[in-house]
Amino acid sequence: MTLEIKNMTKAYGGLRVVDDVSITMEDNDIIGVIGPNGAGKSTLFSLVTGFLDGNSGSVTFQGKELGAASATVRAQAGLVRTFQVPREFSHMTVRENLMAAVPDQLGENLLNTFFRPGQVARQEVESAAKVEETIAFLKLSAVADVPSGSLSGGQKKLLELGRALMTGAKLIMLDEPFAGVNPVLIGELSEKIRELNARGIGFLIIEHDLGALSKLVHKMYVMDRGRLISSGDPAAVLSDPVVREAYIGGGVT
Ligand SMILES: Nc1ncnc2c1ncn2[C@@H]1O[C@H](COP(=O)(O)OP(=O)(O)OP(=O)(O)O)[C@@H](O)[C@H]1O
Repeated sequence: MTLEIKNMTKAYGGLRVVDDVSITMEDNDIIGVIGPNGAGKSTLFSLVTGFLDGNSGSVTFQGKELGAASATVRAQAGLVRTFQVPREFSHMTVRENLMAAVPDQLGENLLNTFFRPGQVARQEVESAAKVEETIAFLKLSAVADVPSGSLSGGQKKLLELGRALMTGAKLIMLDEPFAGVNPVLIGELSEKIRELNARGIGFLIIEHDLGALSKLVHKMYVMDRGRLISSGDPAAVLSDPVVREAYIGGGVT
């Protein structure tokens, strides 16, 4: 099993914003997490990726319980998230942003450049090749040298995906990848997610565009006011009266 989120709970004061949530993902799943605004979806992502500590519950990734492992340690293990608002370095170009996402660059330690110059140079060449491959895969060649702050919403989401890929992620958690993205690029992004999934990368995706999401995912989980209220096949979930009621009550954007 790739990911097992077990009885995860997070409370602020007396309010349980994530309340006893359990989700399991098999290798190579593409899973959706939906729910009205404020349901606790982003908080759940932060708990799983170690950006927040939970009150109780556990996360097991590829057979290892993560305990109190930091976000960096979790990312090194292959569990990587993106954010609702892209966090690229806006003054840096697309190419530079991708290069900056490569973990553990030997050359960043000055001593290595003196004592292991061959290895440093080799790693830089490998990283540069991976950057070019990622730029080509995501069709970002035309904007590779453009400061990322001036990209369109959709291009920024592609760059976010690219930055996750550069880390060598095995499971990528995408927070609203389609928000602010035009329909053509939504199609393009979905296709890239499918292709990456076919290469063995799992995806857990929060999204309000239920139409686009249901075409992409194998299974959906629905959160409302911190709790899981439904899960299963996308078509069945979307026609579940409990889910419809939650959306009418909460008002999705
Ligand atoms: N640091 C915090 N302190 C207090 N309450 C918080 C904090 N962070 C989040 N919350 C509350 O937790 C609840 C869940 O928020 P969260 O952002 O996880 O929801 P969401 O399902 O991702 O919503 P959306 O779809 O609008 O992004 C909200 O009611 C929010 O106000």
